[in-house]
Amino acid sequence: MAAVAAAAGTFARRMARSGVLFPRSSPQVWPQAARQPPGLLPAQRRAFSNNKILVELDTSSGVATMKFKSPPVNSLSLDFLTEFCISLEKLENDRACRGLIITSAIPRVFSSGLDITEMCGKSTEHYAEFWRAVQEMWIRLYGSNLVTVAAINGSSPAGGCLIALSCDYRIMVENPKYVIGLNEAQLGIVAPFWFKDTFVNAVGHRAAERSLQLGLLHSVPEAHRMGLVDEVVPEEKLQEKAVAVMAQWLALPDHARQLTKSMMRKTFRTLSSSHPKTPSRSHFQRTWRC
Ligand SMILES: CCCCCCCCC/C=C/C(=O)SCCNC(=O)CCNC(=O)[C@H](O)C(C)(C)COP(=O)(O)OP(=O)(O)OC[C@H]1O[C@@H](n2cnc3c(N)ncnc32)[C@H](O)[C@@H]1OP(=O)(O)O
Repeated sequence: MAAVAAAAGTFARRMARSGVLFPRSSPQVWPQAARQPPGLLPAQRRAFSNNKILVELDTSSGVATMKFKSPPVNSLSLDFLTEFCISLEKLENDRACRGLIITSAIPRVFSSGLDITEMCGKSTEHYAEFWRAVQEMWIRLYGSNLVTVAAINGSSPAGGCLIALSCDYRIMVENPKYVIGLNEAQLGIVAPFWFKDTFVNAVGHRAAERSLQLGLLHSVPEAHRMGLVDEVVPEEKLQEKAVAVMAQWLALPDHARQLTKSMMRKTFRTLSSSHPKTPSRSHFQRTWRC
């Protein structure tokens, strides 16, 4: 057992030296924090909040819940993305936290994707900063050592879908009005290749190609059939299901699960280290006609 742990540690150090992109502040392997028998101590909660996001950490279970609360539609503005990355980093640096459930406090919308107003009539520097923030959000979430569960309680187009896709597991509320997908082609734009890769990783090449070319927003049953979401539940069962799924994933030793996740996502992180270029000002202007 000790030999396995030592080998895992060596591997983790090699990974760190390999230059593979991973959030720098995240420890490679986390200790088994917050694993006490349930019921011995009263649940302890810590919370922090900003204008866009509310985070509650239950230190007895090690599970944090992050709620998007940016009306009207949780669009991913520069401020939102910055707050998201800060909140995630805080949780990753907190030894009491092992898992993260991401959900929305706004009725009917999980996230409407990138904030369109950030991509219109701004300076080149702003576009560069915004684009870096989008990439940073994806790199941090996709490469997170935490178990991440998306509890999708509303529509989730484009960048909203990317957030869900970057998690380890997706549970969506059954509602005929909710849709999810990468609809960029319908908007006359192209999903960046790292959006595409994350999508392919979840649903496979053929389903992703068709969905991306047509810019489809899928109904919940369709998203479930194609594997874009892993489970569908009634609204009132969402939290209970997310907690149950989290418990199942947290039952595994952290180091084995984390290294497996790292192995599965390594190609993508390596790709991301090529740092996709910031679209030019004229590209944004052409795209959004502003
Ligand atoms: C290669 C390089 C190329 C350069 C470009 C590179 C980018 C490539 C990748 C792009 C990724 C993206 O995420 S692009 C963003 C894609 N997002 C979308 O297409 C989402 C569009 N929105 C929707 O479908 C809907 O709003 C939805 C989220 C389902 C909620 O519907 P509702 O009926 O509840 O609400 P609505 O009435 O529609 O919207 C309420 C208000 O929110 C605003 N709103 C809605 N979505 C918004 C958004 N994304 N950003 C800002 N504001 C938004 C509306 O304008 C309304 O404003 P008021 O009228 O003032 O009240």
